[in-house]
Amino acid sequence: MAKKRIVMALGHNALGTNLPEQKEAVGKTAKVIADFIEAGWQVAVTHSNAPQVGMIHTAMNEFGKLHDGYTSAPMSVCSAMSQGYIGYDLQNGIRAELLKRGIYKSVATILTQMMVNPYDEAFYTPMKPIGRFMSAEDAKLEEEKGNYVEEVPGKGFRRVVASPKPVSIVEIDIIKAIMDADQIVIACGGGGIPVMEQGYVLKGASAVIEKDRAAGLLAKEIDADVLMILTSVDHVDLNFGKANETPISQMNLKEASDYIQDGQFESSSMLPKIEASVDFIGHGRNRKAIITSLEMAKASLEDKGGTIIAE
Ligand SMILES: Nc1ncnc2c1ncn2[C@@H]1O[C@H](COP(=O)(O)OP(=O)(O)O)[C@@H](O)[C@H]1O
Ligand SMILES: NC(=O)OP(=O)(O)O
Repeated sequence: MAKKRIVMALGHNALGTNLPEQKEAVGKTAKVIADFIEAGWQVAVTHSNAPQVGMIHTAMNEFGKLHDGYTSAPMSVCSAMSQGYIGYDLQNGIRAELLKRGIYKSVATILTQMMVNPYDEAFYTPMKPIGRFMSAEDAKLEEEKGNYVEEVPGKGFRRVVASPKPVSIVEIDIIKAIMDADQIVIACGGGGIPVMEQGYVLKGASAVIEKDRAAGLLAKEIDADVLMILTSVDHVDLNFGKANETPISQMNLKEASDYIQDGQFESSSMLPKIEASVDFIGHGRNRKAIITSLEMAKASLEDKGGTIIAE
């Protein structure tokens, strides 16, 4: 019998936002991922990168100007660096956890490019927050560099960049080959490196793709049974942040789209998770999406926590 497949999409809670946090978080996250592999799942891992890609872009571009011979790097190159920086820790963390359990499997990070539509409306309105939270003064300096910033109520200011929808995964065949060989792949990190086709050449776009949308596309492409989005909350709520907030344990496709219409989900955080889940599930495929925390990951598979979205 074919093994069941799962895409595990790691948010900031499972990953941290800088290197020391990442080292600590990856230790815990690798244990949960290894539990799934030990239980017989074929696992593809994907992850966030917004704080990291913002940090790398600032570092590359400030130092590029400060020192002779150092050059700056465009956002697409910084996305590639973030995949390497995060994938390196994750693949070693998962490898070590598997070895401790006597499981001999390879874990590989695939630098993944994601085709985007050059005419995507998202290029006209930068909306994806990246990097650190800034003071009003730092935000002004950022704008003087030609970057866009947005105020996040109660938290400060953050850079925002364009976030086009992912259209197709350039390296999908190698990702599928690793899954078919029953090994572990880390792919489409940070939503994938956004690229546009120019003849035989792929040209990087100055954008950051929403990792939840990339995770949904990856899950569809590898024909996963489950898309598990691991985030900072145990479940999705109705009336989030209001006095009548209520956890949603299960929702079907109709309920999910009604709640989307009602504006129940914040556009920069929960909405892409729900839309990616709905798109992945489709009709007549017996798939499910789970939105939960790392801590509830295993329980949610047994319907004992998290929010489960199914047809
Ligand atoms: N309806 C909702 N139910 C639960 N959380 C919500 C809802 N709407 C918005 N959120 C927010 O979404 C956040 C998780 O998304 P995000 O910060 O993008 O995390 P990640 O890095 O894991 O992708 C939660 O911490 C919560 O603040
Ligand atoms: N690329 C991306 O969506 O990253 P975050 O999850 O960190 O926002």
